[in-house]
Amino acid sequence: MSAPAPVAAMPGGLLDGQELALQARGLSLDYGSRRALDAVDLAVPCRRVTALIGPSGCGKSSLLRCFNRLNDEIADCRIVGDVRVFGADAYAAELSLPELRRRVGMVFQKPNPFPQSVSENVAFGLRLAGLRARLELEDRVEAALRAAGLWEEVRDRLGESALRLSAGQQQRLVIARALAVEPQVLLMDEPASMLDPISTLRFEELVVALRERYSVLLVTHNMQQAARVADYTAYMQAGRLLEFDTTDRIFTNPRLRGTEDYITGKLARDEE
Ligand SMILES: Nc1ncnc2c1ncn2[C@@H]1O[C@H](COP(=O)(O)OP(=O)(O)OP(=O)(O)O)[C@@H](O)[C@H]1O
Repeated sequence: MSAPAPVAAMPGGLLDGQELALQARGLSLDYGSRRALDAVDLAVPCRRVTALIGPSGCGKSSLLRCFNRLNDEIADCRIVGDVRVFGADAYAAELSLPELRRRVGMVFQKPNPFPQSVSENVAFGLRLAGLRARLELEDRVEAALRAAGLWEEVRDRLGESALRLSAGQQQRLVIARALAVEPQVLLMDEPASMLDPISTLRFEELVVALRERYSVLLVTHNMQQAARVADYTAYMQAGRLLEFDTTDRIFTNPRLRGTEDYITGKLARDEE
């Protein structure tokens, strides 16, 4: 694994005074004998959108999964380093994993609604948390669907199977499901890569709106999307986080040649 030395991966003055939602320090991750993350430093500010970009296989999903410990499910995955969620050690022995995953929600590339009704999908986490009162459930479902920009489209279809919604609607439904349990952070792993252009636009508008209340870490291969929605952008290559800056700076005046080559398409990258 060879890559240039990181610059501003853990920004000095850049995030001064900002509360951090997520933080990784010296984070390395191995799958068996394969190193996927190498001494990664990253700070994700509160109530902002941070994009994570970089060539296929550079470790973006692996890094994302450290923050809600989804990598715990992978048998030969080993992690070293410090991972913090709002300042608390995400790997502390006393930490409640269900509570961590409630606070740090995740949206995947492929919309994954459950084969249940629209409203049952959104109510799922609330029921799991013990909420039984029908009126409160209905209110919370409506609020989450409104926050995800889906209410007007599904208010008459709440009892219908979620699998009958369009892909774009399903992705917003999954976001509503994540929002219903009132998370603080949303991890999004290429969430729009399977959507048509209009659904993608709606999705991007939603992400910008979500920034008012949530901290978002968004993996994307779509450079225009990163430029449109992200306040900050982090560039990864070969398991290392090499550059972090405002999105404006990354796209107009990156410090590293590798970052520039990637965003201008000189370095091979997966297109949507
Ligand atoms: N469960 C796993 N077991 C073994 N190796 C894995 C596993 N998941 C990922 N890897 C490897 O770890 C490295 C980083 O993969 P990761 O999926 O994090 O990259 P990525 O940047 O998200 O890629 P992409 O943009 O293609 O989704 C790759 O070499 C990949 O093959």
